[in-house]
Amino acid sequence: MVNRKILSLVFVRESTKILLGFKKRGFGQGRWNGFGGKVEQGETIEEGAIRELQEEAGVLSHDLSKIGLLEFEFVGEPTILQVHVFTTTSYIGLPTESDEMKPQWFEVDRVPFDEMWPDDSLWFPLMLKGAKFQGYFLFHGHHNILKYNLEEVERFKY
Ligand SMILES: Nc1[nH]c(=O)nc2c1ncn2[C@H]1C[C@H](O)[C@@H](COP(=O)(O)OP(=O)(O)OP(=O)(O)O)O1
Repeated sequence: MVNRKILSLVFVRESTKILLGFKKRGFGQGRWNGFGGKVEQGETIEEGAIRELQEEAGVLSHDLSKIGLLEFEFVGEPTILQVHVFTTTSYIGLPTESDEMKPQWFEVDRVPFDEMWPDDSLWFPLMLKGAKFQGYFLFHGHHNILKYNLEEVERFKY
């Protein structure tokens, strides 16, 4: 039986820059990514996103916009990851390194795709132009995308 794990992923934006974190441990270790993680029982997905952004980057925002809904399936694994992607330009606090993430600002035309999840280079252009998007990716291991679909949407199915 397939089950779904709900995760958040938050990108802080500032004019021509985007805040990424270098994942020091856990899922996606050694890659640059947004901040986020599992949604806990009793919190909404957005509340989970706000909490993770604060825990991992030391930044507080109550003004997140949902911009993406991505599902990841891994060959041979029963769990589909459902990742809810948010952005914000309004926050307080200075990005601060945590046990899990080392934050760093990148110019949007210098995003280090070679050191990120391989799907990111496909949907970042949509995020960066301000579109909403929805996608599905089938991975073999953590490096190879066997198939995917990705589309811009007006609103999300959930
Ligand atoms: N293919 C992918 N592309 C991407 O850009 N982000 C992804 C991704 N697959 C997962 N993510 C994100 C979603 C979420 O923000 C993060 C994984 O969540 P977590 O940090 O909670 O994982 P961990 O296994 O480290 O959790 P803990 O064991 O609770 O620390 O990676």
